[in-house]
Amino acid sequence: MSLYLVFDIGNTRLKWAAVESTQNIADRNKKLWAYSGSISNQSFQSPELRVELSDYISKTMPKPDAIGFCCVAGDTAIQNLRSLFPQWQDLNWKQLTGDSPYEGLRTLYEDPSQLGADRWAGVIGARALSSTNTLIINAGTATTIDLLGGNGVHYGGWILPGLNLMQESLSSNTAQLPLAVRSSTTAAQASFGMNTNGAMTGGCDAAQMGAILRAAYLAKAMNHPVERIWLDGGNAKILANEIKQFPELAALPVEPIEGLVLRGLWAWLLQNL
Ligand SMILES: Nc1ncnc2c1ncn2[C@@H]1O[C@H](COP(=O)(O)OP(=O)(O)O)[C@@H](O)[C@H]1O
Ligand SMILES: CC(C)(COP(=O)(O)O)[C@@H](O)C(=O)NCCC(=O)O
Repeated sequence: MSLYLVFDIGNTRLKWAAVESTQNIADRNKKLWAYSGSISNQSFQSPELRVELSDYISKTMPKPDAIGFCCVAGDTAIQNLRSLFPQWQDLNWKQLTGDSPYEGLRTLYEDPSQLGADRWAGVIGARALSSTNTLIINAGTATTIDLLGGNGVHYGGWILPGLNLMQESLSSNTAQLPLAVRSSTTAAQASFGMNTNGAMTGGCDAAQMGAILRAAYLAKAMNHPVERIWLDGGNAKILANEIKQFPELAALPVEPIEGLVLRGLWAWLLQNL
């Protein structure tokens, strides 16, 4: 049995997972990953926490047989990550980029090398799960929405500021707006805000919902009506709750999924062993 380790280096968090070669790529089981975790990029700046992370991963996990990663956070982030595992430098660390070929898939992006590696990995992850018309939504630092046809064609997508970025930009560029607070009890909002906090969180949520709804309409107009929506990323649960409030979206098959990008890396790694 072999072990594969994959890393997704995002703009806010580093996520990783390891899978065994006996595992099924199409398995939706939440306990799919043999090992998995995440750390914020901020914590990753701390030398102590970096050592802790390196110890944790290398001591809890046997040496992997292959390592795959994608990064949208700059080359220094890659170097920092690799430097944590000097004992694994003999392995070929395979980097997935926006123009990495994947059998059965192609993108219509004008210049695939400019396509975010995490977006492409998400598309690959979606393909590994089903061959239907799919919207892939990654609600992270940015919210990205991509259309993958059941025919294996990626029809491009959209990039919006993520929920936090939207809210931060309001407070940092205005005199009167605070940073909106979303508590764990903040309910999804199907109504207009009645105070500043509610108006800000509701407005940003509505902007995200509007984009998803617009994407679903556009896909239909392009003759690729959406049969499934995967929602990944740190804000996936918030968006999933919001979607339930919008009848037009609630009718669509929306499924939050953890680690779609990691799954895509895994699928790509399997094609490139
Ligand atoms: N434990 C967490 N650490 C950092 N961000 C989190 C966490 N939980 C939820 N979030 C939210 O998720 C967003 C980051 O999501 P993530 O998918 O990790 O992004 P990225 O892939 O861009 O690094 C943040 O903007 C934040 O709003
Ligand atoms: C859009 C993104 C910033 C999203 O990054 P994330 O929120 O996952 O950290 C990233 O996919 C990226 O830098 N893309 C390159 C441009 C493009 O996809 O066209």
